[in-house]
Amino acid sequence: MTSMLTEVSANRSFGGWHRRYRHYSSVLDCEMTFAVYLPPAAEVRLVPALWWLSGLTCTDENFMQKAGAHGVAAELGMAIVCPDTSPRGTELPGEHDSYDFGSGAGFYLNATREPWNAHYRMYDYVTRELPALVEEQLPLTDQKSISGHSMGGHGALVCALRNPELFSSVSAFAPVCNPSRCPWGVKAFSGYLGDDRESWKEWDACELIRGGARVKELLVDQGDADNFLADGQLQPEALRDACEQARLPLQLRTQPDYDHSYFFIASFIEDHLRHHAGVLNATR
Ligand SMILES: N[C@@H](CCC(=O)N[C@@H](CS)C(=O)NCC(=O)O)C(=O)O
Repeated sequence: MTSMLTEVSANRSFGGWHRRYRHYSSVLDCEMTFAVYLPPAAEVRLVPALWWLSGLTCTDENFMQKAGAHGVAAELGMAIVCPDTSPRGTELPGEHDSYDFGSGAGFYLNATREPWNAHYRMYDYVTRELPALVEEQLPLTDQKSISGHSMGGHGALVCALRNPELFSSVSAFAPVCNPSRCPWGVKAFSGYLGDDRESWKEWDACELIRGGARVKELLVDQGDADNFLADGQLQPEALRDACEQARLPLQLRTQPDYDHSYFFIASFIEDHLRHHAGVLNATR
């Protein structure tokens, strides 16, 4: 049965609409909220969408309120869809105890370990269930690009690498590049997937690329004053090495003095939107 979208709020923005919706997710077995920016063009035709996956501690609201993306999306005739970062309203043991695991930290994978596997299936949610819902009930074509930040930057890479036919283009801001080898990733993968590191490979962008997964190209921005870069959480050099070995075209741009915040994202989001719009228009 198709779940219906219930509108929670609507704000006029750059001639289009920022709208938030609630719905029951059968994949996650809970109520979820997401946001969509619909450009003015969506009032007269179906438009393609950029899917944005946010990072740790975020909801659908961070990008919509802080990235400053609506004006360019309005000009380009491109929608933006922001899912939440984890299932909500579930009360699993320890789920809300830390910022980097459980609520707000779903890592866009399908958990296999109990009790997480009953709800934490964010990969299926963002690649299958939610696209089907919004493409049926909102003025969107099935053309999609994907981007994200940090945990969500990694989610975007994995979703595109596993589904090159689904996403026309992919980019990322300060992605967690090699989660099997950084503290955030090891904690999340141990908890959601268990200790068998073989099973981690299908959820790790660098491992997927080493294993032969392909997309046409990757665009990645990384600030060099990012504290999580210094902490070893992000490891863009691992992505560069994997792409070099696989001969996968990677545009990895180091942005001097930029940190991990939404000031960094807001500074470069226009480039990313124009990049995705160029690919989506070329494949229309
Ligand atoms: N140490 C931070 C880590 C969380 C963080 O930096 N989250 C990034 C993504 S990894 C973010 O986008 N935060 C929300 C925001 O800046 O609006 C915390 O405790 O909240």
